[in-house]
This record gives sequence, C-alpha cells and structure tokens, in this order.
Amino acid sequence: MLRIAVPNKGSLSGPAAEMLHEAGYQQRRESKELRIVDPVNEVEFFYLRPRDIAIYVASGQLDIGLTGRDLLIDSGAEAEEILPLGFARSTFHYAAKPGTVSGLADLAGKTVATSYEGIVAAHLAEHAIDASVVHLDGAVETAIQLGVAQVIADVVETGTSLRNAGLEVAGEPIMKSEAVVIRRTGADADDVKVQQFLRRLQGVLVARTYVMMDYDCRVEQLEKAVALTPGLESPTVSPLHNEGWVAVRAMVPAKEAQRIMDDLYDIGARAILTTAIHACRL
Ligand SMILES: Nc1ncnc2c1ncn2[C@@H]1O[C@H](COP(=O)(O)OP(=O)(O)OP(=O)(O)O)[C@@H](O)[C@H]1O
Ligand SMILES: O=P(O)(O)OC[C@H]1O[C@H](OP(=O)(O)OP(=O)(O)O)[C@H](O)[C@@H]1O
Ligand SMILES: [Mg+2]
Repeated sequence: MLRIAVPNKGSLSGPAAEMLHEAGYQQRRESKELRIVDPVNEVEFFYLRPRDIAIYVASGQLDIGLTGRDLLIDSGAEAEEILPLGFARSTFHYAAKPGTVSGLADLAGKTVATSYEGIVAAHLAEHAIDASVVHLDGAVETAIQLGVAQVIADVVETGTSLRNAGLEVAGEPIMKSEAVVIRRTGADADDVKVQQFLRRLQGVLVARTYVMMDYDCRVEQLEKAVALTPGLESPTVSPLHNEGWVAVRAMVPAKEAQRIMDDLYDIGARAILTTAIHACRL
C-alpha cells in the first residue's frame, strides 16, 4: 500500500485534498481524521502538519508527500521534489519599513524575524551577511512594529499582509514556491505505484490547464487552422459528409481558448466548440 503525507492545515490543505479527490482518491470526511485508508486505490493517507511532511518522507516511513517547496527547503530534510502542483504559489521575500533596507547589504547587524529560519540562515550565509535571525511561528509582519526585529522574511502572495503592516519588500526575492510532490532523496524512481500516483496527478494538472476544441473548416483552410490548434502531439482531422469540409479536434490551453476561437472564426472555421476535460492520461 502506498503511504502518502497530506497537509492537514493551512493554505496547502484544502487545494491538496481537492486535487487528490479529482485524481480519484478517497479523502477524509472531517478535519480531525489523521489517517485514512483508500482500499480501492491501495493508498493510505496521513494528514500531517505541512512543516513535518518532509521530515516524515525523509525518514522513509512514508513514500510520498505533498508540501510546499519552501517548507521542503526550510526543513533541510533528505527529500526531493518530483512534481510541481501549481497551487499555493508564493514568493519568499525580506521586508522592512519603507526606506530602511534597499539591498541585501543593509541587513548586516539587523535582526530578521521569520518562520523559515532554515531558508533565511542559509541565504544570509550564502551572501556572507552577519545578521541575527529570530524564529516566530506566524504573523511575523507584526514583529517590526513590536520591536522584535527590524526586518522580516516571509511568504508573500498578494502583498496585502505587508501593506496592512506598513511594510514593503526589500531586495530581490529569495525563492519562489508552490505545492510540490516530494519523496525521499534517492528513493526508487521506477516504483510502479508511485509512477501511477504521479500520472493521476499529472492528469488532473492537464485537465485543469487544457480544454478540448472541436470545429469544422474547409480543406483549403486546414493548414492555417491546424497552426492555431496544433494540439499536444497532432490534431485529429476527420472527413465531413459535406465534401470539401473536415472536422478538427485538438487540446488547447484553457487560457487561450477564447482568442483561438476568434482566430479560427476569422479564417472561416465554424461550429467551434470547447469542452472541459475531466481526466486524462497523456
Ligand atoms: N497567502 C498565501 N498564498 C499562497 N501560499 C501560501 C500563503 N501562505 C502560505 N502559503 C504557502 O503555504 C505553505 C505553508 O503552509 P502552512 O500551513 O505552514 O502555513 P499557512 O498556510 O500560512 O498556515 P498557518 O500559518 O495558518 O498554519 C508554504 O508552502 C507557503 O508558501
Ligand atoms: O501576500 P498575502 O496575500 O497577504 O499572503 C501572505 C501572508 O499569508 C501567510 O500568512 P497566514 O495568513 O497564513 O498567517 P501566518 O503569518 O500566521 O502564517 C504568510 O505568512 C503571509 O503573512
Ligand atoms: Mg501562515
């Protein structure tokens, strides 16, 4: 049975459970459940604190974990990223009161408050900056106002939390993060169950990113039309009963679907339809 760690709280937990559900896995019914077995898919899910997931996976007791790239790096655990999942996207930044820190060198001699001590200590060491780090569990934006630090290092998504605290980002981003699938460093890359799990999640990612597009066009316009909808490998082209016309079917990126429909219409394609993809294996 495949043993998988899933975040039990915070920004990662809802979207992670949703993605697993879309991939056909049973998920827990209430938030107090810490472990469930999905007998049909032969998977056991452990609901753990996001920060602890890399540690469990590195210990070898769990095969796979869903966590944030920043949490994985911060933990320093012997685990590696094997699939980015596209949600819980964020950027990790230093921030301070406007005008107090313009670049990395200004951090020297200051105190940096953060929940991500591992990332910050490594970043400061890499740039040979002598600054102190104070660990806080959360709401670190308040640390400056309350005099615990002059600088913070934290996750920024919309920037609302920084603005509300009267702070601004300082210097270049330290790293970009998103939810990722991890496994123990050096674990068997060909494990059949792990590969099947990854294919299911990849199927969800494709189904979220692409739509299916169908349309009819005149044979003379086919090359132009196919250039607009090349599909992932090659579009399907079928003859129509009306001579001189063909039906075309191809996957297109969902974000570009409306523009592609306009362009197809302009070159004479008609009966242009898009439909959602619910699941796929490429
Ligand atoms: N506002 C946000 N937008 C996007 N991703 C976020 C946001 N806040 C945290 N994350 C991401 O979520 C992961 C942290 O999850 P974690 O559950 O530890 O913190 P949280 O979501 O801030 O929850 P809490 O602090 O309430 O426990 C990290 O990968 C981080 O990059
Ligand atoms: O740029 P924004 O969209 O404002 O998002 C970033 C904020 O979200 C997270 O905080 P969370 O609400 O999880 O509280 P925490 O600080 O206690 O973790 C993070 O720690 C930032 O404070
Ligand atoms: Mg938080």
